[in-house]
Amino acid sequence: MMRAGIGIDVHQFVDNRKLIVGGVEIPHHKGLKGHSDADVLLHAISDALLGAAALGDIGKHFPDTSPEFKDIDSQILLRHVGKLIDTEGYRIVNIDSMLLMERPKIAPYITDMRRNIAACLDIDTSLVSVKATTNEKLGYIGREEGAAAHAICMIETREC
Ligand SMILES: Nc1ccn([C@@H]2O[C@H](COP(=O)(O)O)[C@@H](O)[C@H]2O)c(=O)n1
Ligand SMILES: C[C@@]1(CO)OP(=O)(O)OP(=O)(O)OC[C@H]1O
Repeated sequence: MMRAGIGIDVHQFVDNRKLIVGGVEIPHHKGLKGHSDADVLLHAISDALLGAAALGDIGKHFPDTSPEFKDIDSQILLRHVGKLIDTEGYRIVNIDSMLLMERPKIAPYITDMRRNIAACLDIDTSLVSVKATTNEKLGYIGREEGAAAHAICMIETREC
């Protein structure tokens, strides 16, 4: 059986934070604020996978009130989500994702992001797509106050 999942995440740009997207540290004068490393792309992908398996969302699995997850590398969270999907008897068919960020340009880092995501989930890089768009200077993204990411995925039950 095939199942689809969707995930959306938003984080605010602030001073004195590293900008981490898709497990890649990107040089920029601001970073994203969060309880974890605020990797908006990995959070959207984690939520899409959890949603596909009807396992809730990342806030349920990794509460932002727990000191355990303070400043945590979101690749660790995604790896855990991948294990849950596997334990439930599913295989990841593909992931597509879209980062909405006015600046900086992330195109030079997409190959590394795809590789990181695939490694966390123990799947082939060809199954992971990462894309980006600006918000044409409109709204909170256009004003560079924050960034968002959307992700969808397909999973299927493994053959026994
Ligand atoms: N943060 C971003 C946003 C966009 N890109 C790339 O630029 C291309 C043009 O973006 P538009 O919003 O004008 O469509 C787009 O195709 C992205 O590949 C980026 O690298 N980083
Ligand atoms: C990842 C968690 C936990 O550290 O915290 P944040 O970095 O604030 O990210 P968010 O997208 O709000 O998801 C909630 C939490 O699961």
